[in-house]
Amino acid sequence: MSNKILEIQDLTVSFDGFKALNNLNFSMNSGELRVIIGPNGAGKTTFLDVITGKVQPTVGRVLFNGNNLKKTPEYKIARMGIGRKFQTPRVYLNLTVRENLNLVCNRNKNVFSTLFKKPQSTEQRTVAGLLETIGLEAKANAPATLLSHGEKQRLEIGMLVAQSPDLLLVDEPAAGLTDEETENVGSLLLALAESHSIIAIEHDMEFVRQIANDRVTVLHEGSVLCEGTMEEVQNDPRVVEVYLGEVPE
Ligand SMILES: Nc1ncnc2c1ncn2[C@@H]1O[C@H](COP(=O)(O)OP(=O)(O)OP(=O)(O)O)[C@@H](O)[C@H]1O
Repeated sequence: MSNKILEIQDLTVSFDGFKALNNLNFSMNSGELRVIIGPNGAGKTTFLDVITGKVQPTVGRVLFNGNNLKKTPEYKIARMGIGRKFQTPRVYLNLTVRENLNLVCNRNKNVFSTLFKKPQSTEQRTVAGLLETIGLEAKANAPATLLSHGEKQRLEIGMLVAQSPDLLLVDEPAAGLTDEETENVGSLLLALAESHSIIAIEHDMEFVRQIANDRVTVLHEGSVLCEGTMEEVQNDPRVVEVYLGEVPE
């Protein structure tokens, strides 16, 4: 058995004849934190949409832990262990941080026991552990609406992690964050990377430098332009060219 968590083979996605992804090949090992960058329109979001089953390949295939995801509905792919964090946080604003986490931690229990029984101490420990991981212990009892944008991002990442995904997909987690929050979210992803496989799509190069300890993949016009360490990628003339000087030194 290979330890490839994800393999994408000859993938093309056409929208009315326009190839958002064009014969793309990609693979990553279990346990990797892979950062994907690329200029606007490179196909990054479509790439995540295909992995989660939101969009079907026109040609090619996506293998998750060796299983072809062809025609598998989104909810089943999520159950198979792929969790996605969207750009805008999707937390319950009128619930507290702890209640938001409790909801996902209890999702697999039956409704009756969730409503009428006190949580078991092991469940409480899970929520406590998550609160610590995402650095929101002090705000556990605050309604999520009072959190900053960055704190909401961290809460949502915690809610995803509570579902123990094998592969975590995060779409521009640093978008719209202050420098301090960007660093907090980066540290959180690095901590999670010790026990999860993660794909992060990102525009903010400062953030990419913080989290890109493993390989970086550059997408351009729906294909993989190059792959390597952040340093290799940044110094690749093809990358500099497609970003037209956008990549800061
Ligand atoms: N449903 C769709 N119908 C038609 N064209 C689409 C559709 N979804 C995406 N595209 C096109 O496919 C290309 C890739 O889009 P995608 O959103 O995947 O790029 P991206 O790298 O995520 O861009 P950005 O960085 O701007 O978010 C774009 O040219 C986009 O306009």
